[in-house]
Amino acid sequence: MLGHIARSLGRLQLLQSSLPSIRPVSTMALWPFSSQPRDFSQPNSTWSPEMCKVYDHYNTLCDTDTENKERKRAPWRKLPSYNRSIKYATGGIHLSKMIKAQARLFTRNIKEQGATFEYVVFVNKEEKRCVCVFQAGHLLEGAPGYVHGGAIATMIDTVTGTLAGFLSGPIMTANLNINYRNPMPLGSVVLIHSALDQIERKKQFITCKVTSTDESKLYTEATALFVSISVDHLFGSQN
Ligand SMILES: CCCCCCCCCCCCCC(=O)SCCNC(=O)CCNC(=O)[C@H](O)C(C)(C)COP(=O)(O)OP(=O)(O)OC[C@H]1O[C@@H](n2cnc3c(N)ncnc32)[C@H](O)[C@@H]1OP(=O)(O)O
Repeated sequence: MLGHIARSLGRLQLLQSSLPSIRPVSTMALWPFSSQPRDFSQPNSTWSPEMCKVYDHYNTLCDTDTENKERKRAPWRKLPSYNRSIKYATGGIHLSKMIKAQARLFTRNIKEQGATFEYVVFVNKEEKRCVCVFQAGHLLEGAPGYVHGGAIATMIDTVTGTLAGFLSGPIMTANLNINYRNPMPLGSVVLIHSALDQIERKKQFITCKVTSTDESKLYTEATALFVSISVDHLFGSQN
């Protein structure tokens, strides 16, 4: 097996040296034992110009590394997006190979890019709020030509849950209330704004609004309750 990988890497290096105009392939990227989970919220070729424009806008508001390797502080931060929430934990990439290894996060389980949930979350820790840029793919149809209400609920749960998890650690959704105000055309790019309303003991109350990218149109409004859980709660309930 290792011999086969080494031979493949050798062939690739040979190919690279004979084709100097091609961007070099990083051999480390082919190493099968990655310790860094893949970030699914990177731009890809299925992102529409509108999606790219809003992404660029929030990216300019984010922390950046300057040329002198200093961190330039900014209010916003782009969160990575993994295909299992366990991968956010230290060593999670290894645990994910042991605990229900075939399980995948609902929003990151389709291989075809652009077909379902394309999204990226930017969080503002000081203001305890986040914005998700979401492009709804063609496999998310509900009413003809429009996004399925369950797909919208999934994104609201994901974004409000990401904010609650970012602020308070492990949580589970206890309650989600959604009002659908306007149908969302399939292929739309929308903003999902979430903000912490209040914290009471183990409970985090989050509000959420889904709007057009210029914020002139309201598609959906929601409130969510998340309850902080212990790791025992997660694994204790599995038989
Ligand atoms: C950087 C980080 C990023 C992270 C990225 C992640 C990406 C993915 C994000 C994806 C996100 C997707 C996430 C998902 O999809 S999670 C999957 C969907 N959710 C579930 O399956 C949850 C099932 N339910 C439970 O496990 C428990 O019931 C929970 C954990 C919710 C509460 O447990 P428990 O019952 O043991 O709690 P407690 O007795 O200690 O009570 C505590 C307090 O809570 C109050 N309460 C409880 N229930 C409700 C209710 N329904 N309405 C109103 N209030 C409720 C209760 O009165 C008490 O209040 P108080 O007496 O203190 O006033």
